[in-house]
Amino acid sequence: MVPLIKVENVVREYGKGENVIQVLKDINLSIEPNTLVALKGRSGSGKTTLLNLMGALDCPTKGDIFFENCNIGNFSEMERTEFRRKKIGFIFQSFGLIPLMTVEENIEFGLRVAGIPRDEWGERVKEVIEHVRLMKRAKHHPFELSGGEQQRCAIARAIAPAPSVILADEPTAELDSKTAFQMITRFKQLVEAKKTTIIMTTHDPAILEMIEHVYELEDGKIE
Ligand SMILES: Nc1ncnc2c1ncn2[C@@H]1O[C@H](COP(=O)(O)OP(=O)(O)OP(=O)(O)O)[C@@H](O)[C@H]1O
Repeated sequence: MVPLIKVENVVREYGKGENVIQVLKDINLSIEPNTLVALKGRSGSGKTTLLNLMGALDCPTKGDIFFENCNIGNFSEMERTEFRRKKIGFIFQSFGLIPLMTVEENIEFGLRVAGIPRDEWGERVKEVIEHVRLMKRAKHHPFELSGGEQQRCAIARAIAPAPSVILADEPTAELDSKTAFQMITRFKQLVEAKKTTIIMTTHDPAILEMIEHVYELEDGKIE
């Protein structure tokens, strides 16, 4: 089977000259379609950096990243933007919700960006809001929500367009253990139904227990 994402000999350095730090030293990773993958590693080990590279938000210093056998390093800036819009759903640590939009409008915005036809928005918004249990918060703005509710809204926005890949940076960090368990169960249902591939970072041992494919980043390499 062709891997969905293949990371080959990837190095990512920051800084210049004497101040160079090599965050990722030689990363090789192959991710099959419709899997739930976790990246673990201590703070600063490069998990977010690797997610950003796989989502074409950043470029490697050396090495290549292939998406369905296509080298994303060869994309123009416009192609990279199009790739992110159409193929990737992001759940950022900072949530990235739009403050002036309600929960519903934030999810609709995600659908618009992904190019989903307007006549599908209503049903999709309703479905994901129910899945993340934000029915009573649909008309509320992010500042009126708790951290966990904002995180659930960010999850709903990412899954609504059913992208090929969801890249999720600590998607359960703000959630209590019961809600976190429900979110991961939902992620597993999505991948088992062959709807998406989810690559997430987490520190939480209880969450890691639930995930079949776990990779550890240590000293810039995958253990
Ligand atoms: N734009 C940047 N410029 C310089 N250094 C950076 C930049 N982005 C990240 N780094 C450094 O790269 C290292 C890895 O950061 P990264 O955010 O990928 O770690 P992480 O494993 O996701 O950490 P955490 O679990 O704390 O979120 C850190 O030492 C960080 O300071």
